[in-house]
Amino acid sequence: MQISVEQVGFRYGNKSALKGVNWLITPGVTGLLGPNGAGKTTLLNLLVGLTRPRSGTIRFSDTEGASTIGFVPQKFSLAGELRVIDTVSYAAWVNGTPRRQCAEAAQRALAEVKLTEQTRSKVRTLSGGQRQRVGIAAALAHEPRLVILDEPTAGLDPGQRLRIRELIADVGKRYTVVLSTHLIEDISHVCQRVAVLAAGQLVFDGTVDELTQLVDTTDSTEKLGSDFERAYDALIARLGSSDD
Ligand SMILES: Nc1ncnc2c1ncn2[C@@H]1O[C@H](COP(=O)(O)OP(=O)(O)OP(=O)(O)O)[C@@H](O)[C@H]1O
Repeated sequence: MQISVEQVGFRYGNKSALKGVNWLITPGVTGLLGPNGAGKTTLLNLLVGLTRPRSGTIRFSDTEGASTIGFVPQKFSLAGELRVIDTVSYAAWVNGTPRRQCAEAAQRALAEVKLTEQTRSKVRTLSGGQRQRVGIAAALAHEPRLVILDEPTAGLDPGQRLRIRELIADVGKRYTVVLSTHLIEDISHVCQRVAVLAAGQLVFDGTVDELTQLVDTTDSTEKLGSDFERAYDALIARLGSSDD
């Protein structure tokens, strides 16, 4: 599925959060990066349909509406006493899967996130990384065409982060995925494309390599980090603070 964000603007009262954003989201994993307050969550909320743009439009190549979207918010809570399989079956049902097909849909999604052995476990017995997998399975169970992940690796230890990244790369082979993150390594390890938001404007949209090549990082060679990380830092520094 392809999503076309056209001249999208959004305000909270007098505060402008998005200013004429144009963005074409294509299949595979697209990263969304930006400093605090850049407008990432606002843009994701618009993509998911939780809020409407004040100006501009968002067009989906697939017109089946909300059932084509799977969303894993930055923070979500799961009922600890529910079994994993019931949690994901319920999510499938809420997202429009016919009741008789929900258990099978949940089994399939749990296999995709490699939680088959935990299907009968109560959620409260799972690790942080496993809970994150349950959240992703819940977003995949109704077979959406677009998957939106908001900071999916935040708060995980390095090992869990690595496994969630592998999972996202895998999911990106079958779905259109938008991954919002603060972690540069999430982007450089997982994404084919990256978009950078700063102060409500899309200041870059291209491949990870293109961003790395865009910014001359020769002044910052002493700084630790990957070429991509230095290029991103240099781009943001060049733009100045994101605060109005
Ligand atoms: N409910 C709200 N009321 C007023 N202003 C808001 C509200 N939500 C966000 N904002 C403002 O809109 C701008 C964009 O916020 P948003 O949360 O979309 O940014 P973000 O890039 O997701 O930030 P972060 O990385 O810190 O989560 C910020 O200046 C923020 O202060």
